[in-house]
Amino acid sequence: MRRRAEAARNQVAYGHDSVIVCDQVVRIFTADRVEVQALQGLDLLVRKGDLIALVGASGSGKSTLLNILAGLDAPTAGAATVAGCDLLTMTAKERLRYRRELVGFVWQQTARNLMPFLTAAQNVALPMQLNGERWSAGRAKRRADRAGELLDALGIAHLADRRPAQLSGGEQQRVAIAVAMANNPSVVLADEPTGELDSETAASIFEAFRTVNRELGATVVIVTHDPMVAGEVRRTVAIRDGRTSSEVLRETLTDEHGQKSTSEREYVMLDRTGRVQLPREFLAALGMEHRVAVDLASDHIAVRPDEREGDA
Ligand SMILES: Nc1ncnc2c1ncn2[C@@H]1O[C@H](COP(=O)(O)OP(=O)(O)OP(=O)(O)O)[C@@H](O)[C@H]1O
Repeated sequence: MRRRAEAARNQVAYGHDSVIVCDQVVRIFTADRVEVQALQGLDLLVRKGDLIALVGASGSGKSTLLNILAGLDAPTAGAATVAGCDLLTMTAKERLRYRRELVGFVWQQTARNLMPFLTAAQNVALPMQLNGERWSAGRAKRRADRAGELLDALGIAHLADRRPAQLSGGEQQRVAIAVAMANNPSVVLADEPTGELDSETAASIFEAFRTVNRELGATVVIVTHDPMVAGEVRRTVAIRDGRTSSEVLRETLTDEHGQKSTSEREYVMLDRTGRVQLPREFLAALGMEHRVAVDLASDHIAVRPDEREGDA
């Protein structure tokens, strides 16, 4: 008993070093008396300073997850925390503060990101104004200065006085990224931010997210259908049927001649109960179904077709 208690004490909490922790998150929607399990026990850890892409087929649960992380929706079960805030137990007041100060969003529809009657600089200053501080000339100047710095960091300082209708789609999204960063949030969430852009403009938006990540220190999560994303981020997490199913990690290596190359490795997820979801094409290639033989070797675990298939 004593040993078990000690082991429990020594066990490090799941996700203790992560800014986003999703532990067996479930979200069930009920429409016309039919239940849809949009998230079915999803696990995800994102470390501070990470920049990740979430990909997956239509209906796999990406937007549901993003809405939960944004504090716009709550899980049906499981645990989810962002920057130490518990997304299940937050009060309405805490939720409001969370959405204003701890997370920033960039949506696909530019109209959802920007106020049409305000200039780019005024759009960026607005979230700072909504923070509840009383007006003073000093505060107004600080806000205007920060808006200017953010627009400058994103390479659009010269567009500060234009209204959204006077900006291209890519410029509008860069302003939207500056708006998301206005209150210096820990996490920036983006839902299909390049969905309405051509590929060249989309590449410049990924570059803007990298700037925000690298220079302003925000952790960034981008939901995307864009196949180009593969070359743009270090970590791509795939969601399948409401769970994280696989991950691709990418690393840029420089050899002794200064030549750069990118190495890429795909991983499947191992959940906390020890379950893995093997790629369908691997299972089909070896005709594996129902039951597989599992053997422990010194440095790996072998999964083989069941040779006695048919006996049971
Ligand atoms: N409010 C809702 N009521 C009922 N079902 C919903 C609701 N929102 C999402 N769903 C269902 O939950 C599942 C996951 O939807 P979700 O929008 O998260 O997927 P997605 O991966 O973002 O898809 P897409 O890439 O097409 O946007 C789908 O089956 C969807 O129909």
